[in-house]
Amino acid sequence: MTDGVEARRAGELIARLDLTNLNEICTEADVAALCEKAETPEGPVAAICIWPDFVGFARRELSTRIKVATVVNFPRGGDDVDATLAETRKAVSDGADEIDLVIAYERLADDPGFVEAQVRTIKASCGHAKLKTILETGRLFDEGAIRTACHAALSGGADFLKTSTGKVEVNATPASARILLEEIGRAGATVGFKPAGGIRTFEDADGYMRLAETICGLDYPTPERFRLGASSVLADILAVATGTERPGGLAGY
Ligand SMILES: O=C[C@H](O)COP(=O)(O)O
Repeated sequence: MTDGVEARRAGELIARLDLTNLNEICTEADVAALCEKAETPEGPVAAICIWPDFVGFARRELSTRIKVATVVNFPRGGDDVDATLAETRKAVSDGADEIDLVIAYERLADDPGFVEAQVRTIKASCGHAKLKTILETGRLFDEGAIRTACHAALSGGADFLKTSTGKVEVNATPASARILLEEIGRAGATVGFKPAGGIRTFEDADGYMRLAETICGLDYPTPERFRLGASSVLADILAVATGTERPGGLAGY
């Protein structure tokens, strides 16, 4: 059983969810199923996040109240800006509302200016689409490197700082989230925040929203500024929202 406060917060989390399928094997039928799940009994999720090949299909399947997010330079975070530019232009012309860019995080230590320029270049090709920058914090190893990544992305004009691809050993953690939120707060709390990777339970998800409220203010985590990137948390959040039996804690993950 869940209480009223948890149920209310679960509803708020659904409206902030980027419901994700970035599985190595993903078919049009999988994306169609994701689009269907995105219209939950407790209201729509914020966005679905899918591979670029499916953007046009998903845009036709979904109501316009749900955004289509896609990934570029994903998951490797390479430094071929021209290739990423081409991917981004195609995704935007196919109807993507949001672009999740993996920054060239391996260039940060030697040349943070490269990453800033990469972000600025991709942002300029986004048109109406929002640009979320994936910092891949699990590969940055210390706090100073994560702060450098934040500065490069913010200076390049990112609309969001996102922790992780979900494809490396360490994904979103409260410690890395805190650093991103501190930098967002320092920059005026206008840029969005998206923890992603490994978020499996209502408690995981709500913990990140609480952290955002604590660091950037209670008014900060609107659906425009706070998103959760997750492939496997919706059923648990829905169970909390509706007061029904939860799908078994961490078993099976
Ligand atoms: O961007 C989102 C991540 O790829 C999702 O990771 P996950 O499958 O661990 O939820």
